[in-house]
Amino acid sequence: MLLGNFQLSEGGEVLKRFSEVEAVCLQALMADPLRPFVPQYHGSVTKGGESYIRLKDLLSGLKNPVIMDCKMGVRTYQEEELTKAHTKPTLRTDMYQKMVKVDPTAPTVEEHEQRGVTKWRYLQWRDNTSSTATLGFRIECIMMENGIVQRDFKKMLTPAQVTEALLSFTKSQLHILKAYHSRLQALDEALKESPFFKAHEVIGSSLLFVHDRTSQASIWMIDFGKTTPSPSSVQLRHDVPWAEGNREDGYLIGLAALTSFVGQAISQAACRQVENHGEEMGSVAHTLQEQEHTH
Ligand SMILES: O=P(O)(O)O[C@H]1[C@H](O)[C@@H](OP(=O)(O)O)[C@H](OP(=O)(O)O)[C@@H](OP(=O)(O)O)[C@H]1O
Ligand SMILES: Nc1ncnc2c1ncn2[C@@H]1O[C@H](COP(=O)(O)OP(=O)(O)O)[C@@H](O)[C@H]1O
Repeated sequence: MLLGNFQLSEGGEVLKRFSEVEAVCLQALMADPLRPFVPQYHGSVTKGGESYIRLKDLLSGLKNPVIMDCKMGVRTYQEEELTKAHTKPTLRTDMYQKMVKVDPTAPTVEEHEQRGVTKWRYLQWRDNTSSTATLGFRIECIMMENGIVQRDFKKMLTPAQVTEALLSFTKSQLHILKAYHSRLQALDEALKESPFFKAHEVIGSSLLFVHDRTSQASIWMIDFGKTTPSPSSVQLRHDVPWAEGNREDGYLIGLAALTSFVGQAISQAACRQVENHGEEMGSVAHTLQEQEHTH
């Protein structure tokens, strides 16, 4: 599921279009307790006149990988985007069109007239109409083992919908769900120890869930294009709501919610297993009874 900014490369690497912000983050992360949760970074390279970041291909060696991209945090726009919208607004026709496609009634009368919205307005609308603003994360897309990518999670808001998506993504396989749960808990521990996390506002970054049919399952932190050092005067907590100026990203709100939904998916998958087992036992008993009857 490599998108526009990516190119496949040799030797188990992918190339992502270069961003100075992301490269600086990756460099710092290679020497941070979060390193085991980040694809290995091999510096940058120029190819055909374009610069790229070299990253370990997280799918290499996997058999028919299944992937889920969860965008973390209670907002996906930087505070600068909000300032820009107030001081020198640029109208985006493409974002207006994306908005209308999902909900023709979403733009205001003025926005309809202008046929444009600011980037901040679009991103904030996306956050409010998905689970981002309330749960602190949203499912961006899922790719199943047949390579088909689902992106119809734009209006997914409730915990029940998320848990159902997790069950469908893992096909209710308990060992996969349990592996994801442990990895999320380990990530939480590493974040507590991380000097990088303490000092950065993490916006628009994703957790990439990956498993395959050999039962390998892992979760990786990706996409640091909007992750920036927080001002020295601000001590970020990551677990409190955002208010203009406080710079909080709500990353830990999302992580706690996601961990709890994976936990709920585990309970539901276990119940379904018991029910199925019960039904199987029932049908075996029924067959035995019938056989006895005919003899
Ligand atoms: O997902 P949809 O609703 O299509 O909206 C996209 C995502 O929010 C992108 O964030 P991400 O790359 O984290 O997925 C964002 O890129 P930025 O990273 O530039 O904010 C795009 O802004 P533009 O690139 O300005 O179009 C915006 O159009
Ligand atoms: N190191 C990687 N190995 C394999 N696939 C990756 C890797 N990094 C990203 N991807 C894939 O590319 C998608 C987009 O990655 P991301 O870093 O969010 O790019 P963008 O900033 O262009 O949105 C992810 O959802 C994932 O499927």
